[in-house]
Amino acid sequence: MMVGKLPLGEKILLTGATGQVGGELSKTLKLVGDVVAPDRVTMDLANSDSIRETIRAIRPRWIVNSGAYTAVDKAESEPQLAYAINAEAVKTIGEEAHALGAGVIHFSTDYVFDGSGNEPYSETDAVGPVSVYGASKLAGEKALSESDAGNMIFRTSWVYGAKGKNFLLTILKLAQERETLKIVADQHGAPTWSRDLARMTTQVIQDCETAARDKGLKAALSDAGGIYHAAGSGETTWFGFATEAVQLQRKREAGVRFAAVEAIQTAQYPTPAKRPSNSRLNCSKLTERFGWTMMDWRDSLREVLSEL
Ligand SMILES: NC(=O)C1=CN([C@@H]2O[C@H](COP(=O)(O)OP(=O)(O)OC[C@H]3O[C@@H](n4cnc5c(N)ncnc54)[C@H](OP(=O)(O)O)[C@@H]3O)[C@@H](O)[C@H]2O)C=CC1
Ligand SMILES: Cc1cn([C@H]2C[C@H](O)[C@@H](COP(=O)(O)OP(=O)(O)O[C@H]3O[C@@H](C)C(=O)[C@@H](O)[C@H]3O)O2)c(=O)[nH]c1=O
Ligand SMILES: [Mg+2]
Repeated sequence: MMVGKLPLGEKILLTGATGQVGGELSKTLKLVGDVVAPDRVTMDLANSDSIRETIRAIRPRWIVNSGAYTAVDKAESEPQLAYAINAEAVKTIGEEAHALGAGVIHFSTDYVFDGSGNEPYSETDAVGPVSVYGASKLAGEKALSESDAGNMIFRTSWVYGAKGKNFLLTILKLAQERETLKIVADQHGAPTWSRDLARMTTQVIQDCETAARDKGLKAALSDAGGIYHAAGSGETTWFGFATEAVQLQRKREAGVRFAAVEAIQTAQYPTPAKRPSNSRLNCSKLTERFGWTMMDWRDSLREVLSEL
């Protein structure tokens, strides 16, 4: 048997495979076992019957839940749908996983915090979401933690990559359409590359499978399970991120005009949802437990830009 692979014939059920993180996971998880990624018609996260039926039909050893309701501003006016997908679906997944003895990997967000203070948040720090999205994600974390399923929750932040809907691609598009970009400079955090997160997740599953060989999956997960912060290393602001991206693109695409990037305060950029001003996550638990250090956001930014 290969190190860290799933036992023969066992499957990983991946939700959200068309998303940023799910798209990367569908590539990296294949190296570890058979991946089944039902589309959102087959497995609608807003519909608990379809979740139960799909899980019972597939009988996975792992459920990797990268599907979510991620429209932060829209969630303010659609709280029911946000909670259905980000909280109720996660509760259902936990119940079904427990019935099968499957492990669950779930993703959460820096937006579970209120953003007070200037220090990076640890896993044990008090939560206090200031948006519907953040509150719905926190409810999902709680539902899974209280379930009897073995689980791991990776709280990440500011996810981006070469594909999908994200801040980097929005900014690069706007930078070619406008004269100036005004970007908030008083929200602090770290951009996280979707591929780095997928690679980390895959390594963690491999580590658990190696441990499971001696003591079984349940015990391996009860040793390793719980919440881990997993955001890019280093820190910046949305303004710092946009500035670095535009500067690098200017060098890469000489001759193309890019907008000037101007720093503004959050109050000058009104949005339906409130965002935390401190989104910094302390990821040392991930490093200590799994030996994984997330890439510095500046290094991953260069890699992502080279793929565009
Ligand atoms: N994006 C970010 O900046 C951050 C994300 N996270 C968390 O990381 C995880 C992955 O996020 P990310 O990859 O960026 O998200 P995306 O928005 O890129 O992808 C979300 C995925 O969920 C799917 N989905 C949405 N609604 C349903 C539904 N009703 N039924 C089935 N599938 C559905 C989407 O399908 P479709 O393509 O069909 O819409 C898509 O595949 C999430 O848990 C998110 O909360 C945490 C911190 C930051
Ligand atoms: C486009 C734009 C945004 N902004 C601000 C708004 C906001 O405060 C910040 C980032 O904008 P976004 O809409 O990309 O941010 P947002 O959708 O809130 O991003 C969040 O998504 C969810 C899913 C998460 O879990 C979080 O970690 C975080 O990544 O930049 C500007 O200041 N100027 C601009 O021109
Ligand atoms: Mg957004």
